[in-house]
Amino acid sequence: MPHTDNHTATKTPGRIAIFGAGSVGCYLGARLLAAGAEVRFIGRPRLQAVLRQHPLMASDYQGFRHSRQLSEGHYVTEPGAAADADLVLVTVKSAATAEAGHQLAEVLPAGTPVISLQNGISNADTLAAAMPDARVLAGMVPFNVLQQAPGHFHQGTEGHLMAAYDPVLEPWLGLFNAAGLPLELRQDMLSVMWSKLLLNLNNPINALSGVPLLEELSQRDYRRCLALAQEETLALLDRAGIPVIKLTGLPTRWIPTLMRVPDWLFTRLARKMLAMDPVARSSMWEDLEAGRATEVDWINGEVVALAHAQGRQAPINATLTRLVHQCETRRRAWPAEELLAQLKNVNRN
Ligand SMILES: NC(=O)C1=CN([C@@H]2O[C@H](COP(=O)(O)OP(=O)(O)OC[C@H]3O[C@@H](n4cnc5c(N)ncnc54)[C@H](OP(=O)(O)O)[C@@H]3O)[C@@H](O)[C@H]2O)C=CC1
Ligand SMILES: CC(C)(CO)C(=O)C(=O)O
Repeated sequence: MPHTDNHTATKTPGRIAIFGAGSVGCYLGARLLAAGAEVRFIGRPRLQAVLRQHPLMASDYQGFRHSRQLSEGHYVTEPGAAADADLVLVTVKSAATAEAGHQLAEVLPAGTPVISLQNGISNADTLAAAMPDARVLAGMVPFNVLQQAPGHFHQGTEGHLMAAYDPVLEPWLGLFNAAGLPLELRQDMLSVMWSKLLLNLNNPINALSGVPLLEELSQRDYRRCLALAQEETLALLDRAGIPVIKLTGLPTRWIPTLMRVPDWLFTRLARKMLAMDPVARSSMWEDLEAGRATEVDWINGEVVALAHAQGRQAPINATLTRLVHQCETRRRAWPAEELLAQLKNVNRN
């Protein structure tokens, strides 16, 4: 059933600050605004200028659409604007987390709940280290968000938000629900984050491929690359005693097997997974495209670190990390066959 734009305004438990309002932050904030929340966006002058000229629009693959012109003061660039927030959602990229934490530590009253809605494993810990007086909670965004047009943020795939269980979040759940962003509180965030990371292992492959997610996942050799990276990670998680949870239509452990099947079978078995916008790309591709440092060290790099902690190697993930770093300095696209050959070669050494 498509979400519509006629949510009745919900009684809001307080003010929300979105810290690092880019794709994910603007999308979440726009939906919360649509549900009647008091939201302040803290981000960069570039997007502030865009949102002065264009309305902030959120849409999703189920037909939700909401648009509103932000008033002056809604989207600001000063970290101090978070000072009176009752809840902070951090949505900066991983390389910016430590700085965001230090900026928030300067302005937030002790005990303010802060949710890290970022990919990777360590961002909540990095924030907590920078602001020991705040109540920092790990969170997870499963779906893809793309800025389709200036000020227009689109959710292209399915899934719901998760965050670490803390009673302080309970009063907010009704609002998130009304916003069409159900927030599930979990006791097993380490498993949630690693399960999301297993899906994010596709980010470097998508970024290296240079093509949209749908086109990339439709090619068996790219999927074989993903299967290699996921299998390497699953074996390390098993040794570390970290269980994985199901985040897609398929149990997480079955995904590498599904990735290896021929294209004709994959399009049948993975119909739900492939029900995405043909233009959707990974956030890592967007970083390469924009000439920014990527989050590869916080994704594949975490797998390499997990292996080292066990006195082992993670050659597939180490190679993907290296190739993405190479692309950060000298951009090139990797055809599926060539990328697979490169990863198989690594495995033999
Ligand atoms: N995009 C997606 O589909 C998904 C992304 N994620 C994860 O969510 C997180 C956010 O991703 P995404 O929204 O794509 O990233 P974006 O780069 O679009 O947004 C982050 C924004 O924060 C800004 N920023 C960084 N530091 C500060 C600061 N100190 N003060 C104010 N603004 C700051 C950045 O500006 P600048 O770049 O100029 O520094 C940027 O505009 C990442 O961890 C990503 O992996 C998770 C699921 C899906
Ligand atoms: C939604 C998903 C998995 C899409 O690749 C993502 O997390 C990202 O782009 O960073």
